[in-house]
Amino acid sequence: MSQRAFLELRSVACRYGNTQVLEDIDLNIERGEFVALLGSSGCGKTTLLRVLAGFVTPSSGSVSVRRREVTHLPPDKRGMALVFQSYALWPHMTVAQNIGYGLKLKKVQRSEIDSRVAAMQSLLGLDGLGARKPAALSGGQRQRVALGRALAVDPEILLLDEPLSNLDARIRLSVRHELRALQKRLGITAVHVTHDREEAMVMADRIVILNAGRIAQQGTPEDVYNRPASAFVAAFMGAENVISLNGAPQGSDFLIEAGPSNAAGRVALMGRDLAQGVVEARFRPEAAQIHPAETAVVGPGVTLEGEIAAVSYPGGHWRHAVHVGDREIMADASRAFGPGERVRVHVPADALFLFNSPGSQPANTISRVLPGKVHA
Ligand SMILES: Nc1ncnc2c1ncn2[C@@H]1O[C@H](COP(=O)(O)OP(=O)(O)OP(=O)(O)O)[C@@H](O)[C@H]1O
Repeated sequence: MSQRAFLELRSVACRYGNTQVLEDIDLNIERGEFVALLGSSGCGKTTLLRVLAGFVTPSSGSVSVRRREVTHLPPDKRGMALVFQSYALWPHMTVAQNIGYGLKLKKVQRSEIDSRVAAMQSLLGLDGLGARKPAALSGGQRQRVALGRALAVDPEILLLDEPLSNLDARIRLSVRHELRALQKRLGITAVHVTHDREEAMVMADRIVILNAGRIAQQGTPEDVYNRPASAFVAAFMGAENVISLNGAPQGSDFLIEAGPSNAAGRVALMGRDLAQGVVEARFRPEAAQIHPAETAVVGPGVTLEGEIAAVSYPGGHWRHAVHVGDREIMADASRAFGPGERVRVHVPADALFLFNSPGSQPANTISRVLPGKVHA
């Protein structure tokens, strides 16, 4: 029998009334691992966390910790602590009382509580704030108090439900790193719910991407970013440009046929199971390389013929909306190309994600949902 994981979910399904919220969830989490549950609003992230915590009983399947099934154990018997987005601090209690709250419930001796609270304050940079009430703290400090309260009870597993989303952008960046460093130092197993792709990328050992209650893909940040297993994951991880191309597998490559708006190209299959015919190709704006139309572009990948429709400067690079055929894609460059300029847009093979086409789209059409502001 294979070695079982520290934290294990087996065939978990969950429904609220007639609504199926989670289905076929199989997940193994190792001791000390930091796992991010990533997905768009309503995909079931929080429900999955609540199943782990014991606040929601799955309609089928099991949850085990250290090979012991805990599916029907109450939350306080699971050795887990949960930190919420809202922090849920007691407003009438001081910082020290909030941090010591869980210990008091456990009837830990007063002197022991005091020393654990002092240790937590020091660990979290809250020294000198013990007598303050939450209302007199900044968002980042409140977040750390909530974390201190969770960590004070010495949990084996820390469950985090978007605890950083109420922080302003700058504090969020530093708290991400603090939280990750702390989790590593204490060797705690952490499961972190977020809809923020970058947050999951920088914090987690492993990202589990959920789509409509099912696991769409799980892997290291690098895996899910560079080797998306489906068009959904590619789009969710930022490869929002989508084009349809015609081609066929040949040996270890997929050969792209020339079309009205693209030159012939070649992409290594790398184990992908692509059928002959129309494929859906996805890529990120930053992966595309824009060249003047007369430039001869070489190298594996695909080269598209287009015309600059609009340009904007979001910072660090120029972003271009490019008409290719009757559609539009987004492509970045270190210099600005002018509206109306004819260009070639090359997408290198390693940044071009190909998938069997779900429908019967005609070849060589290009479509994309336009993001916010682009000015001509
Ligand atoms: N108590 C409930 N009763 C009925 N439906 C619920 C309940 N809680 C959640 N849902 C539904 O279950 C689905 C998943 O909700 P969940 O909160 O797990 O999603 P989420 O991925 O965490 O979303 P968000 O990022 O918006 O918090 C949603 O469609 C939601 O409306």
